[in-house]
Amino acid sequence: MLECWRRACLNVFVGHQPLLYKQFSTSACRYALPKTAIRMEEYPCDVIRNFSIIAHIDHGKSTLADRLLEFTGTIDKKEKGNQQVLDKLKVERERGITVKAQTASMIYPYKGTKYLFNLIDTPGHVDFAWEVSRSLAACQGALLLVDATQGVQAQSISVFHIAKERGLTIIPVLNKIDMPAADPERVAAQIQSTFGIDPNDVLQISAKTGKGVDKVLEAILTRISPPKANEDDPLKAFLFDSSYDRYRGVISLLSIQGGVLRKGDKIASCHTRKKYEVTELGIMYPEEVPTTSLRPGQVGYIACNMKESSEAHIGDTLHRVGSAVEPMPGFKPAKAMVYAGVYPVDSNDFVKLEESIKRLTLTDRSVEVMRESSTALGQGCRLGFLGTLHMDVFRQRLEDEYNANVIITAPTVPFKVVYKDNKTVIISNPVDFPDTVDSSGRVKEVQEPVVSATIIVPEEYLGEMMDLCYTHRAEEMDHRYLDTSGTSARVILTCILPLSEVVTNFFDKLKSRSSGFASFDYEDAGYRPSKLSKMIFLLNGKPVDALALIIHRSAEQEVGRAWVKKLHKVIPRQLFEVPIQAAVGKRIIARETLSAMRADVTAGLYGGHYERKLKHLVNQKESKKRMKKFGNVDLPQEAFYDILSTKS
Ligand SMILES: Nc1nc2c(ncn2[C@@H]2O[C@H](COP(=O)(O)OP(=O)(O)OP(=O)(O)O)[C@@H](O)[C@H]2O)c(=O)[nH]1
Repeated sequence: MLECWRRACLNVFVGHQPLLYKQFSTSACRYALPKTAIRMEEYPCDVIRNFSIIAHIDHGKSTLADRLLEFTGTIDKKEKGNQQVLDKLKVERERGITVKAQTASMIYPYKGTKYLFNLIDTPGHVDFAWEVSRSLAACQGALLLVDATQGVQAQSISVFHIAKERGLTIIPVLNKIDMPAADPERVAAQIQSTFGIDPNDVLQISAKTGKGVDKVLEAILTRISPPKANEDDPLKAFLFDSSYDRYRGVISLLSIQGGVLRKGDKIASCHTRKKYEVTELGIMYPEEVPTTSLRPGQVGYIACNMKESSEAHIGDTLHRVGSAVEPMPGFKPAKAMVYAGVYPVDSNDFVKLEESIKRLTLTDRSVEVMRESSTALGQGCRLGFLGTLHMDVFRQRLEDEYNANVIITAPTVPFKVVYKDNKTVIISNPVDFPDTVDSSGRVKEVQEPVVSATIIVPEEYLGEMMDLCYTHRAEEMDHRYLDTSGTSARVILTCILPLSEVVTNFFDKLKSRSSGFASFDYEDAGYRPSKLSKMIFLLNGKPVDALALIIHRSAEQEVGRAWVKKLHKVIPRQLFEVPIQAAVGKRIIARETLSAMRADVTAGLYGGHYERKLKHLVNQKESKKRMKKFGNVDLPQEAFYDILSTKS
């Protein structure tokens, strides 16, 4: 009954046809809608606080976000259940990670005044650092959350610096103080030595039990300054995120820097110069709740008949038609760190797959898409991702949200080939890499992307970590102590690592060799010359393009052998013998032979004459010879799925 009431209420409130209920049904109805319409004019700049929660992965951002929504009465604890409100995607709930920054507004009554808090939750994993910097652009302050059991970790440092560079007020918060292993004094001392923050300014909370969360709300109010914006200024709205709704088109998230935005307003983009009319606007409470206006300093969403997601340029400034404004500085575009080919398992499904990818990239704007084709796998797309977790999350979203069944080729980083005439080409598909770099004579050098890596680890694992980094071709290794108090000192290890080493199983090794204690972060550090080779795999003498790899020369033998073994395990036996070879240029690096499947041609011959059996076996041998000569290896698309999804 309650559900029906909400359903009706939502449709009336939003003012759309009942059909629209579908798109809200999964999330919006879990929470109470505000009893009375929110009047945005009651919230001038001085009662607004725009903030974000930044932290290392799993330090409790989403849990704290939920608790803040509960404490301010924005959501009802009972209705919410155990699920995290701002982790809306299935993949986020299954994996317990945030991959998409979310925005939520809440109203906080304090000493007789109502304040409007706008929270922007951010993802913690290094792959999604782009989302973090984007979210921070709409804020004046950030809660820096540090797990009181784990202390300062690699991403705590990187997100602190991003927030500092943007000039945000940082409120340090120690979380998980309810846990027996929590050591708040020690971690507060670490925060002091790493960030120069006075331990007296550090709040201590348990986002899980709610202890100390009231102090966080108070600190947001008293320590973070309100946004500076003026109602009388010309309309200036900063577009910091967008999503796609199949009925209303692009939904943009805006931070209003000046003027007032209302439904029906005619607006234009500084970036594309295209004009739109605002058809709907409102705040995220925590789902979309329409309002009559968005005013200076406020953060909210708009729909304005934008059809293509590419029109919503992240970092764009929107203004009123006829009153141009100075655009705000935008963002550095997201940079793809790894590329992979994505193909349908059934090659007839390409059109459907391409459409699904297109739709998914409307909500995940950081993915680069190009068409490509492969002789082995048919038509597909080459996609650029921010990292391998991002790639995996995208694949899972394709499967979850679009029912796609895909094969993803081995990830490769973008290599640079510098030719002797100084022409430089970025190669994101191993197939396009020059075969023989030395003898072709045209190539001056090849370069690979490198990252500046930071590892934080207890002192006793320092040797293990150094060894791991060296085996992954680390350069410029250095270390210093983060803290020396307590039982175990912790060390920050920094080095330059090739990105191609990081995107394989470096992270898994790091975790296992440090018993899970090491944390890792990295940032782009440009390109460096490298000795790289293109490795191809031959089945029965024929190269299989979808399996080509670019690897460092020192790893040729190891990788060649491992892949050949893997292929041997996965490729179905044929009626003839199949040599499986790994080759670099003309050199064969490794070989395995897939023995022929011997069909028992004599099976039906019970008893009988020996010569009769022999005749059948001779015939079979002849026919196998023909197949070997004319036939090709019969490799079903599913075999690629197995090959590419099995770890060597
Ligand atoms: N005991 C205890 N557990 C907590 C507390 N806060 C969070 N957790 C748990 O820590 C885990 C990670 O919490 P999340 O809120 O998902 O962490 P997150 O920082 O949002 O994670 P990402 O978005 O993936 O970076 C979950 O299992 C939470 O239940 C706390 O105060 N006490």
